[in-house]
Amino acid sequence: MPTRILLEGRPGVGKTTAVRRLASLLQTRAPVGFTTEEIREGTARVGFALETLDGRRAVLAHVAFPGPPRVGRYGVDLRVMEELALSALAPLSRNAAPGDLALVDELGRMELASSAFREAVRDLLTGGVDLVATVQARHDPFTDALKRRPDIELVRVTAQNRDALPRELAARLET
Ligand SMILES: Nc1ncnc2c1ncn2[C@@H]1O[C@H](COP(=O)(O)OP(=O)(O)OP(=O)(O)O)[C@@H](O)[C@H]1O
Repeated sequence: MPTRILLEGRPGVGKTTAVRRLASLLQTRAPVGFTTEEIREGTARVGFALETLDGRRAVLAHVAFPGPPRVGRYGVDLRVMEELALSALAPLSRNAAPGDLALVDELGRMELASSAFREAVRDLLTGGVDLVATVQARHDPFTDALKRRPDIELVRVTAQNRDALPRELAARLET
């Protein structure tokens, strides 16, 4: 039975940091996937950058991007999902083997605006790979359906557990 964990938490609680720490703690697993983080100019948030675990980075959303789509104040560049995020996950979407591991930060409104990405997430779940992905607590049809699946464990990230979580998850995934 694959290990499938959704890390749920409010914006800014520390999901990206937890996923990055988890990736760096893993010794016997070689995860694929990506993280997203905010881009700041001074104190203002102006967008989000996506970085693959193998070190490729691009601006996913920005106040200066026109879209479509637009999510809140940001225009989203769906090519970044389709070229960078999907290519990071492609080894597991096409040719998954038991024991493969994907880390996805996050299954958010911007990322899920890409139908190709939604399809890739469905493929990962069909393919039987281990998956750790982050989600927000807010309602969304795609992530609500994932949260209801009996094969997916939902873990809340809080200020209290965010320090210990990466080590606990790494220990589970290494066994
Ligand atoms: N364990 C931690 N200890 C101290 N500071 C932390 C910790 N985790 C995250 N932070 C800080 O909190 C801020 C938000 O962290 P992070 O980007 O990981 O949150 P997030 O939940 O992924 O946010 P978003 O929902 O915007 O993606 C950052 O400034 C980060 O340095």
